[in-house]
Amino acid sequence: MIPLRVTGLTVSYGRVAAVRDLDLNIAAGEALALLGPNGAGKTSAVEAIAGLLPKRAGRVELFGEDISGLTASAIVRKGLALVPQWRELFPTFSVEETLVAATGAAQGRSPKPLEEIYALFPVLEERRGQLAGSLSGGEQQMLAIGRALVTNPRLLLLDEPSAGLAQGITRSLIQAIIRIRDSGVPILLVEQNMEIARAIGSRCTMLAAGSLAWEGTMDEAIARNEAARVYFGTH
Ligand SMILES: Nc1ncnc2c1ncn2[C@@H]1O[C@H](COP(=O)(O)OP(=O)(O)OP(=O)(O)O)[C@@H](O)[C@H]1O
Repeated sequence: MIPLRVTGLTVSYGRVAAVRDLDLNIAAGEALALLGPNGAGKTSAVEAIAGLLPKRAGRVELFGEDISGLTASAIVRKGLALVPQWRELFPTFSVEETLVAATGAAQGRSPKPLEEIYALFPVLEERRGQLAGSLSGGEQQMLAIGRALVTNPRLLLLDEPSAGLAQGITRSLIQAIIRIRDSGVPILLVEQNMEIARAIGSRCTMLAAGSLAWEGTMDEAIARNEAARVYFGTH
């Protein structure tokens, strides 16, 4: 059964269409990169898939089940977790409180033991008593991913995990995301950086002005310099 199948997804803010008639699929064990310039509609697409934004049209199937009409919390319980672009942590919760609070969102699915999260991100264990708001940007991103993993997702959506992070921390984040992928959790990764997208994903879907502009393998996208054409209209 295919982990994610999105067909005809359309998202609008009033009369402005942010995503138009988007189709995408993620196969078992795969990471798919969702690329495109600022304002292309990437965040709107993943938030609509996760049930955080209403869909004007379209269908989302998670492992063959239609989840299009479900609320965001029901979608989490079905096993789809989103790590939002700006992490959205509670600054006054400690690391451990943040993770424990997320175990409640899993309802009905057995939450992942915190030891597994700490094994993936040892720095979170070292800082388990520290307030989320006092962590570095990279640590906050790890905590946001850890919080999603606690719900024991069958599919993970990551919205620009590298945004605003220094190179060194980004490298360890990429390694952790690859480990998550290799543990069998398929990933939809929103990313601006082609090299990060290639390190994690084998295929990509490029959006421009809300519509599908190109899809293919990451290697092909880089070899053909598709990003230049899609992002800047050049070649
Ligand atoms: N709350 C909102 N109200 C109105 N328009 C919005 C809202 N959020 C986004 N948009 C518009 O929808 C379009 C898509 O935005 P979106 O944030 O989904 O793009 P993106 O590809 O994720 O961009 P970025 O890489 O900058 O995050 C843009 O034209 C944006 O201005």
